[in-house]
Amino acid sequence: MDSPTSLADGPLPTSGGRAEASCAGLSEAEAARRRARYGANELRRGGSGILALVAAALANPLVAILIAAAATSGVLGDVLGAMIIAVIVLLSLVLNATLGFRSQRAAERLREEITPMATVCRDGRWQDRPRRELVPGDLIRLSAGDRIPADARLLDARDFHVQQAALTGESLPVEKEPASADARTGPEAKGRVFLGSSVVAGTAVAEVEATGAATAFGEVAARLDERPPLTEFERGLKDFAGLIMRTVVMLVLLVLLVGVVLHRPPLETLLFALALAVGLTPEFMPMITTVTLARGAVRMARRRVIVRHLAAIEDFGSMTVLLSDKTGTLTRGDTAVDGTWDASGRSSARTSQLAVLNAAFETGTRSPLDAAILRDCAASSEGWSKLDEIPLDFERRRMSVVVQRGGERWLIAKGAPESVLPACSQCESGDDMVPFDPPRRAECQRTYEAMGERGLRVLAIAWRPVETQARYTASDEAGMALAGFVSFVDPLMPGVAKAVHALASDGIPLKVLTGDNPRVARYTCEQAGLDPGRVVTGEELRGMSETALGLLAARTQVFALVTPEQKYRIVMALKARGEVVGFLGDGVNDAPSLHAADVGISVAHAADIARDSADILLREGNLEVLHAGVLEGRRAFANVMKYLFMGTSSNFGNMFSMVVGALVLPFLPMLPAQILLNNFLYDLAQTTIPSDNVDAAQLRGPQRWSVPLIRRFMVGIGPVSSLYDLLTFYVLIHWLHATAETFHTGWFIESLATQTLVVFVIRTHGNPLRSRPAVPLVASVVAVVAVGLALPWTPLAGVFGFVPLPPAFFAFLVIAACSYLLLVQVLKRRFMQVARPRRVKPRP
Ligand SMILES: Nc1ncnc2c1ncn2[C@@H]1O[C@H](COP(=O)(O)OP(=O)(O)OP(=O)(O)O)[C@@H](O)[C@H]1O
Ligand SMILES: [Mg+2]
Repeated sequence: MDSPTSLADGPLPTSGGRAEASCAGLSEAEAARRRARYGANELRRGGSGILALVAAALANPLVAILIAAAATSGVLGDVLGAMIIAVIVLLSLVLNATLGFRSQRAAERLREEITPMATVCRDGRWQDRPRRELVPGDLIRLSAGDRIPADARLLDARDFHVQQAALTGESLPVEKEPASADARTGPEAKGRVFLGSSVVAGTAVAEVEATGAATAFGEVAARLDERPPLTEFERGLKDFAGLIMRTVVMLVLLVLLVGVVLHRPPLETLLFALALAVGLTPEFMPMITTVTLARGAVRMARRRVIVRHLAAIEDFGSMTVLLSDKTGTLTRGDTAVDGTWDASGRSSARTSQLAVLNAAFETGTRSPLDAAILRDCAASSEGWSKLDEIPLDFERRRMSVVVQRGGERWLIAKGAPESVLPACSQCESGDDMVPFDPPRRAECQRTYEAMGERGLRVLAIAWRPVETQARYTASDEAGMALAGFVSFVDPLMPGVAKAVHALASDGIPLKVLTGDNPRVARYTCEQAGLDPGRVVTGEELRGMSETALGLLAARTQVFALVTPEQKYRIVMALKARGEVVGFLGDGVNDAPSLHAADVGISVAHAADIARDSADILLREGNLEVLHAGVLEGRRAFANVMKYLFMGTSSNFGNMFSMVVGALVLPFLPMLPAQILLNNFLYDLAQTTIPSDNVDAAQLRGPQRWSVPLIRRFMVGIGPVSSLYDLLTFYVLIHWLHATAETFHTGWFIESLATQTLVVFVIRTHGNPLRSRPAVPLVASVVAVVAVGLALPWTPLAGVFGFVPLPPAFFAFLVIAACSYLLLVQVLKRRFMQVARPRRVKPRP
């Protein structure tokens, strides 16, 4: 049997004969010539190249001021000092940019693996080709769920509605149809469609007029691909950066003030203050986040999960509830026909014939139900031609085609029995036609309900003879004769029950939102190991307030017969209750919900607009990989938190002690170049955090971002570190009678050791001896501490002003470091409790 694609090969019904005349489209050779002339159909976006990254890093005003101050001090005589500062700053910029760049490229390459396609006529045949291969003059076919791939002029359209809010701000879909006399060229032109909009209903054939950069709204379209609003995680990072910057500004001002009051050399004081600010700024934070998330993305890709926006990984880890469509997500979606029946449930070849005619000529949606009918039913559509189509919409839940053969002209409808039966006034019984009276309706209802109880999906088939008309619309679907039913088996995806259980035990309950009927929904959910409880239908949601809906949604496992709009309302209602909502879906009808959810998850074979609305794509629609992805998200989250805890505890404490030191000591507690070196080594030790192991306990529940938690940690643990620094000061001055050089060296080593080693305590919520760090982390921390200890005995000692230290210092160092780590371990529990998900407070 023919596939739906090639069946539609024939000329489409046309309004002016144009489509017919040009339906040959371009030849491959001509398309290649045009591509050479007009270029590929893609938008070059301002790159995230390595130069852009370096530029972004240099834009940090602190770095700029620091280099300027160093240059000034160089001009005034301290050339060596100036050079050291410049070299360290540059090294750290380069390290930062290259690591971030590599990860970003890795993540981008993964995204490119999913090529957006368009249906185009080449060499007289409709075929799916990558969108980037389109050229002006190509004929394209558009149907519900497609993104418009280029600017084009409509040649033919059926109930064709596009959403072009991004171009015009008008959020309601507008109808488009071929218009020869329309002089308008903008989005308001009736006969034109533009890149940056999408098809919400109907079908059309159009001729491409402009591609790539030549399109009218290329810029807008490129922006659509970026995710505009900040995710919860990104908002958190921003708040955190704000907190740090305020602290930095205060400390720098304080140091400068002290310098002025105590008549310290102004340039040296300024350099000291700036070095301090650099030491305190988590300048590696964006890099660490990118690297961590990109690592997560690469690991997820190995499990065939593609992340379209890096930040979504973190949200994936914070997800507190997952809403899912049924077909193609819980079930395999490769539906097969179970049988074709007449109205009273006897096997029927006639129903099969009508179903095939309907499915063969349907172009508006690419549905697995149609594919199954064409594959599994023995009937053929030969000799019939199509006059018109009334496309599917998800409120009406049915679609029709008008076909003719010889003098016969039929409208054939198929759709949900709940919506087809009311449009019927007669019913076929054997070769007779009988009135569709209440007893017969009741019998029919029992027939399809019995199929539903067994988990079979059911479509009703109805028909009626029609007169010739220019157009047919949904109002023609009335007074039909019910022919019977087609039942489909839609087997469960393997491993679903296990995955549902695993998700639930890791804190993510699953709720099913389906347009299918309650019986099938209940059956499928039971099979999937989900207790359906009371199944709520879309009908009950009408007129319900958001609060009431939220309450109901929190208690309900399964919603059936819901429209796309109701799916969206459920997402919003749960979000308003403070849930982090994940939505898994693959259809046009899921696009609004995918967009609205905190994490939109779709599958690779989904409709364009569903895919484009999603943050995460599963290359195999499989809940098991989704569960694995959630754990990756939590892992990435935990590792980013380690970096933040590090930066806000010991590092913060050290820099604070520096201020106190500047106040009480007769000399600077550490030279500016030493502070920068210290900070550089410290950053270096942390570059391996993204690959660290995460405790199983931390993967067990949703992880939520919390600035108050970080602040608590900062003011709780920071001072402990400062206390130790002051102790070091005391020991160095009073016991070891340190000179300025010995003091600088001693404190350099002590602060480097404590602020890097503390990672082993901070990286786990439990006992550090029970939680194994990853090898690279151990290696980098040990290496950095070793370098710090060895520095005074190397040729670099002279450059930085380090001197060898007496053995007594090292004895002190060991005791101090060990007791410090112990103290942090004891205190951390009080400050590390990760916030439980908020349940009631609405999120913005
Ligand atoms: N190609 C089609 N022809 C006729 N009716 C259709 C077609 N596709 C869907 N329908 C009807 O519309 C209803 C809702 O569509 P669909 O099943 O895609 O919704 P959904 O919310 O995505 O549910 P699911 O969980 O099954 O994916 C179907 O149950 C069916 O009755
Ligand atoms: Mg669906």
